[in-house]
Amino acid sequence: MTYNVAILGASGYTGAELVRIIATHPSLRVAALSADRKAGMEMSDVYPHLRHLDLPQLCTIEEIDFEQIDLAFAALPHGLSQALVRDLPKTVKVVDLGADFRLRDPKKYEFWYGAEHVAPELQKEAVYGLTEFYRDDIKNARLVAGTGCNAATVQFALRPLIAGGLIDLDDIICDLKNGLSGAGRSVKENMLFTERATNVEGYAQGGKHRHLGEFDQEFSAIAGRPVEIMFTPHLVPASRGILASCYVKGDAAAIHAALEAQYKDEPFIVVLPFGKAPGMGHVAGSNFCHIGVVGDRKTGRALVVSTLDNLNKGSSGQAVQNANLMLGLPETEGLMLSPVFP
Ligand SMILES: NC(=O)C1=CN([C@@H]2O[C@H](COP(=O)(O)OP(=O)(O)OC[C@H]3O[C@@H](n4cnc5c(N)ncnc54)[C@H](OP(=O)(O)O)[C@@H]3O)[C@@H](O)[C@H]2O)C=CC1
Ligand SMILES: CC(=O)N[C@@H](CCC(=O)OP(=O)(O)O)C(=O)O
Repeated sequence: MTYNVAILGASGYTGAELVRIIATHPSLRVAALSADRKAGMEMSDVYPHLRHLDLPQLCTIEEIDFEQIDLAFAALPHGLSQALVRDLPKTVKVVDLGADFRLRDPKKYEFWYGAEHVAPELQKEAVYGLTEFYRDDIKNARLVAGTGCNAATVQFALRPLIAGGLIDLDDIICDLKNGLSGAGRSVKENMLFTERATNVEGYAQGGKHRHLGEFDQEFSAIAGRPVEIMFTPHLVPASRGILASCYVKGDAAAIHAALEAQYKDEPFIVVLPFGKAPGMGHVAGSNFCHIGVVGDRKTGRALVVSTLDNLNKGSSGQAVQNANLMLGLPETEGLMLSPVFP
């Protein structure tokens, strides 16, 4: 059976990555592609690397006949999918790649995103999209909230350690290197080649990054008490990828053993041999996440390094993995492509 999917925000980076992934997916068919300023254009003019595909023209969301759509991917800026999902026919399943449904508490949403939620009833219904930890709920969900890409990278490293009581919960420091596509395709002054090509710079330091809301929610629920990590992302001169270096207090060998046990049957999470750390370039263009654990000469601390492609496992690959579960398809279908290297 083939399912018709709509990609809303197809002219953005995650939308284009969805198209690239779905192009070789045996059970999904791209039935509609939406854009805002680029509505009316051909996808091949917006993204020449997709020119070989036979794709529908970019249209506005209002022009899509959702009665013909089985599942919609919403790859839109924050805040837009709340009213949209509320007003869609209930027969349409939705995977939202943005932040609108990630936080269950409307007050927390308002705090981190600076606006009141217009569909709080859907916040309760939505299932958090970190597939490896929510797959049973995702199978039965109508609405799945894709995670933040930084949030996914760090959670793959830390969730098993928090659940296992293996680290000091009051001393977790996560330092991230981020590729620039995480900021989306719209033009921004601080994303100019001249300012990024030879520069490394932190952003949202000092507890200001919105993914802290996701970390607080998820880590505190696992620990059964408040957990607040320190988290600093840095822009690096790379198009894709996130590499998270997580400094934790705990026994490095025990931490490695816990990660190996957690992920031994997971097709997309690769735990490296003890003492080896992964590189951001080893997962590009793929739905894989690589994790490594390194001890330190100073006893009591371990370094856990986690890396994934923000446009793939961090958003669009994760979204297809979740869509597979929602549609009753094999979870890995269309996603086993190896990374691009170098
Ligand atoms: N980039 C990343 O690494 C990740 C992104 N996400 C989330 O995914 C979502 C999409 O991100 P990304 O692809 O980077 O964003 P982009 O800025 O690259 O793309 C945004 C898309 O939304 C469309 N759009 C913008 N405004 C409107 C509007 N008012 N009405 C309808 N459509 C509109 C744009 O159309 P047009 O081009 O015509 O203006 C474009 O197709 C965001 O919520 C983001 O936070 C999540 C994880 C990772
Ligand atoms: C480089 C860069 O700006 N990256 C974005 C990551 C995008 C993402 O996952 O986040 P949302 O879906 O929550 O916007 C950031 O750190 O905010």
